Amino acid sequence: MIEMKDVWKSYPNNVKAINGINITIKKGEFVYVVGPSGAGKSTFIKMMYREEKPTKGDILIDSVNLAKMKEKRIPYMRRKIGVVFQDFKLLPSLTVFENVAFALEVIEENPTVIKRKVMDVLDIVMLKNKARFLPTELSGGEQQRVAIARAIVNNPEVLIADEPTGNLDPDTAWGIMDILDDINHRGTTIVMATHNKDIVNTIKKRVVAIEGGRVVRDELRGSYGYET
Ligand SMILES: Nc1ncnc2c1ncn2[C@@H]1O[C@H](COP(=O)(O)OP(=O)(O)OP(=O)(O)O)[C@@H](O)[C@H]1O
Repeated sequence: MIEMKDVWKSYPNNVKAINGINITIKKGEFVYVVGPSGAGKSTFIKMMYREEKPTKGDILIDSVNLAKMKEKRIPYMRRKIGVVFQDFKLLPSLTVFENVAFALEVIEENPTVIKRKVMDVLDIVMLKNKARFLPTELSGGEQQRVAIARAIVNNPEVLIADEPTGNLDPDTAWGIMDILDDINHRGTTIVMATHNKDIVNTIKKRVVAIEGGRVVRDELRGSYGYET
């Protein structure tokens, strides 16, 4: 469902962040992306939702080539892909409900459907009782759960997470992993960049290691493989 073919990325400052990646991620997989700082993990992930465009190569999501896609089609493509960030990126003046509903309002979904869909995803992340709270009234783990709810409310085929547990204490991080695992079991493909050695070594998944902009290791039920 995600296929990268001979993908290269240089930034305008001439940093060569990705140097010839070929990879296939099948529907329903859960993939950790690991590697040292500066290895190219974020760049790799950003190209999957066209936040960055490759300098060369093809990136197919369900046979649609993101690398060649025209700017005006990007918002439509993004409905298939949910994204979660390390720093949550919630809108501070909107309630939990409104933050999650926002993505559906943009596409002019009917209000009754919005209410149902938002409450359904808030149920998955166990935050139905905090729908009226503002982000500042939530813990970091709760804010990340809202961000996950927002990312999955459109029922995307892929959920991309860049260091989703990076700002959280260990216990809270495990809670986020339970939720991501649950979402994966419901059929969503997950690609997650992480530095969290304990998580990668305990909740075994496919591990893709990137160094110097290349895939240096790709193992089903792999391990973190770096000292932290
Ligand atoms: N917007 C940008 N402009 C120029 N260079 C960039 C940009 N973003 C990243 N880079 C460079 O590309 C390389 C790869 O960076 P990237 O953020 O993809 O690494 P990473 O593996 O995610 O690192 P970290 O684990 O520290 O987040 C680095 O040398 C970085 O300095």
